[in-house]
Amino acid sequence: MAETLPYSWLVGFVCFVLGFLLLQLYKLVWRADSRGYRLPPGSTGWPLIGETISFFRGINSTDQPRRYIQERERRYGEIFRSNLFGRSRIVVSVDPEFNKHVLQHEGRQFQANYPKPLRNLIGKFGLLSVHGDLQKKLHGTAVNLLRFERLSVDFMEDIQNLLHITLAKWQAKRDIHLQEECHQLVLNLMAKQLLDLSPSKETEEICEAFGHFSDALLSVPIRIPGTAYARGFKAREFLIKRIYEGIEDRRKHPQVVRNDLLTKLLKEDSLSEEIIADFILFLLFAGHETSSRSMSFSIKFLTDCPKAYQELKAEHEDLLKRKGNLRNEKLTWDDYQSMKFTQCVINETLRLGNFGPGVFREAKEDIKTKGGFMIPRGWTVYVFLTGTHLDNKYHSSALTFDPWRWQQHLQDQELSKNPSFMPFGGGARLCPGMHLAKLELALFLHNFVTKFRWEALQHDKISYFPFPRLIKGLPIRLHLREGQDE
Ligand code: HEM
Repeated sequence: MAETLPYSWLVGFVCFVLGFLLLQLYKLVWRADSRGYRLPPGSTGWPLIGETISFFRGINSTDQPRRYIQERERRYGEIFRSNLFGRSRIVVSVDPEFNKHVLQHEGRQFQANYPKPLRNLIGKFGLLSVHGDLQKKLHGTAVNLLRFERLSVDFMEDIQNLLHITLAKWQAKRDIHLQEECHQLVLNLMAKQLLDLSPSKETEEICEAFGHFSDALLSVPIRIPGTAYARGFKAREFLIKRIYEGIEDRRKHPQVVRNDLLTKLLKEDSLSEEIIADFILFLLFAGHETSSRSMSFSIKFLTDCPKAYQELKAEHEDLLKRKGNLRNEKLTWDDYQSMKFTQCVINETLRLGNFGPGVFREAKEDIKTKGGFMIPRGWTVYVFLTGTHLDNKYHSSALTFDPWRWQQHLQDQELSKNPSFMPFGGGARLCPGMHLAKLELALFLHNFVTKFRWEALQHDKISYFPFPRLIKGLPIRLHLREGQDE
């Protein structure tokens, strides 16, 4: 003992000195990097982890998800410096006007800059990994594939067919976890729309692989066998292989008439197979988690707000009456457009749900902000959309589900000018799937509220950590509404 004591003191002393030197080095690098600019105010927290834990602890709080932001906003304002997600040169913005500016200057002053582990998984041609002309081209392709005329014909039919089959299955089960069921529903939808696959053993395998792929996107990015991140890469390989098989099949049998997006993409000569495969996988990813969460969240909000539920139900019952109470008759595009209160419910679900919580951009040049501060070139700007959507300054009683707040502002054009409500981002990367997402949610709500009554089996809560989700998965019991066949 007498001999080991001085040794352990020595080790302690060396660790202390090393720690001190590392801290000094960190500060030196930090200062050198700020190039003497007047950086936006803020705090950088601990070396390496910075303020990441405080950030996640804040958004994990079910009653005060804006706590981390509020504390910093009070001290530093709506644009502040931090150290988050392993990035020590990051500025967080919850300033709606600045956010809009950032999104609208994509490709010029700013450029998408998502974490490398995410880019590795979505592939080098996944839309959030590409820039410049290729991004413009692929974005344009996505907009074209998901444009109104396509939605109003092909998609409306497919979505409604699948909803009828799926809701009949739910009816047979009676007790379901809605979040999980919606997850499966939207995967089947995407499999049909992208690859012309109907629910089968094959789609089940794809769904399973896709589950691993999505989990990996949210996991700790350590790629050693057995980790969720490594499983994600295996799943990616499997999915890409299936897409290549789909391409081969379409090339071999051009006479088979197919209406899916893969077939349409193959007609675009200028896209290589590698680009097409990453593009399809990215659409699967981008259109899945977001849309499926919006469905389960909307039912959670309606469960907790009976007045909104009654008004929504009345709108859909009226619609059915107008269609002669023919429950199995498909809705048309005009029917969809007539759902005014439903649009309010959708907007409010998007605002409170925050399915795309924030976007990452890199400053391509030095950027001046309010108060004469400077964001140096190369720094990350995290446009934290959730922070604005849940801010009482811009949305009164912001944590309350209040679909009526949208009644005066339903016109899409008017909404797109509102920088404090940007659930689909903006500028050159404005979500090309926004109209599809809204259509899916409206058709889901129509079918769900006209077919079922439901009761919550447990009280559930929302968490925004690591991504928006219902903590218990929304367990509910379904009851057929009067007039529905058993
Ligand atoms: C509730 C549903 C959805 C939400 C909240 C949502 C949100 C977003 C947001 C915020 C962005 C911008 C990312 C950025 O600027 O860095 C985005 C981009 C994108 N979204 Fe969506 N999205 C949804 C559904 C969909 C669907 C259904 C699809 C297609 C099937 C889709 C496809 C895309 C694509 C391809 C991009 C990348 C655009 C680009 O970088 O050029 N999204 N989405």
